[in-house]
Amino acid sequence: MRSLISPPFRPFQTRLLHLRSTSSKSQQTQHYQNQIRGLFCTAALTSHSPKDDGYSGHLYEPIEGVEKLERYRVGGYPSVTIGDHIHNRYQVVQKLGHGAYSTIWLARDQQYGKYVAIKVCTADSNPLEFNILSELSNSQKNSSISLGKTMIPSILDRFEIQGPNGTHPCYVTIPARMSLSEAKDASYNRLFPLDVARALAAQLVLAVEYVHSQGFVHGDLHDGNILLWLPFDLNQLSVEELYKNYGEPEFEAIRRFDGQPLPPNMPSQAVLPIWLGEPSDKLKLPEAKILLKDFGEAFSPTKQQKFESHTPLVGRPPEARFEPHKPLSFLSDIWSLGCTLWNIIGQSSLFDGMFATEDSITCEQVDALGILPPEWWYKWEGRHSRFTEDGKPINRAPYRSWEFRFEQDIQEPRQREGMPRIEPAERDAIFKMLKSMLKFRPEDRPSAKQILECEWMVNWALPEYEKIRRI
Ligand SMILES: Nc1ncnc2c1ncn2[C@@H]1O[C@H](COP(=O)(O)OP(=O)(O)OP(=O)(O)O)[C@@H](O)[C@H]1O
Repeated sequence: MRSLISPPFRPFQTRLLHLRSTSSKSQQTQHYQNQIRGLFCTAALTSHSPKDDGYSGHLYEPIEGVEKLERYRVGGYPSVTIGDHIHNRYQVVQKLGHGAYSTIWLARDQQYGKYVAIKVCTADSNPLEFNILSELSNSQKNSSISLGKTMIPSILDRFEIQGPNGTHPCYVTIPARMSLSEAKDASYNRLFPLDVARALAAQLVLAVEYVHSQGFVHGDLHDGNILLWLPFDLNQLSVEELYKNYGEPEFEAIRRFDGQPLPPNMPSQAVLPIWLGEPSDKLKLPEAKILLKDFGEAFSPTKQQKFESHTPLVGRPPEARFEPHKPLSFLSDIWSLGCTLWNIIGQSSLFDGMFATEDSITCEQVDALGILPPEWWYKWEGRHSRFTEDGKPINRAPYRSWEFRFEQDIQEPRQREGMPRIEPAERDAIFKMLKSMLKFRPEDRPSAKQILECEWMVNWALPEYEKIRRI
């Protein structure tokens, strides 16, 4: 039967089936609770409400795990499918995923006999993203000393394809394994082992420090925009072996609700994405190498002012709401980076994304971090129903403090899963780092370079990343 559930929910269904057959009832209840929580985290992390694609109608029966089919129209996705030869060079062999502005395909580069990822963009996508990415991956500025540069995907080729829906920019990079959010979605407990979490965190800060050193703000940091490298050489597999190991491409017929025939500018069948990934809790340290992607919101503050943040609400810097006339800055990234680091160490997001609204997120932030700066506090109408004038929570139970969140999202789930709790010295160093990054006023936050020098980075995170580099 066709499902009406959207992409992040697919691994969840698969996991539930497995769970039903392998766990006791109380384990199941706990896991269900975690997964339901996770689903809302994922939904909150992936919902870019202001980055609306402008296509709100429902013409086609939705297919789980597949791009929004209404976007196959002028300005939207081009029709690409398995077996296509693109740009006289790339043979499409599998689908890797999709975003609001692209479909991503695994293809065989017939010139070099290697697998590549081709991002085929909608005709209305922002072409600046790839100028920034090319600049970052080719830059010679500070590059001899920058480890962060190795975490930026290189553009191997770029070209355009023409079709009835418009001109579609295409970008070729190496294929990756999965995003951090997909790894979490695929696990029962949504946790990374602690050594893996430390190494991921170190690399993310190095990557952001590199992006900032080159004069760019990323503008959309969250765990869906961090990919993990493939830990094996896919190039050793023929296409037949790839299919044998990871499955043949899977198709689903596309149907209109009104039963009319499909227009000529869309494929007749949707392709479901391949899964090359691994659940987060099963990852081993050598597999924890990242690539930072999606520079669609990136900008250079010296050349352009940006005021609106499209980062998902759970990681959106509060100045975007309370100081909408001040341009976003490098320090806006630091807030989102802090939220992402929490998500890497813990099970779910620091600020609860369940049914998130701007007011509910601000309320979460005040619960965890204390009262807003006075000029923001008095401007915030939503405070009246939730807090006393001096910032004490009212009409709300339970109220979750910072310490409570750390226990609930990080320590208890780790302990339940048989993973060690984070020792007090390390916990204190994490608190110090994250609390400095999550200062309400951007000017009070440290730079990415300063974060690299903090105690947790120096004593715990960077040494774990060093181990990977030595392998
Ligand atoms: N190089 C790659 N290797 C493997 N999978 C990839 C690669 N790039 C992207 N993907 C997959 O495709 C998905 C969508 O990619 P991406 O986020 O870059 O698209 P997008 O159109 O920019 O999305 P959005 O603008 O909605 O954030 C990713 O979540 C991931 O699953």
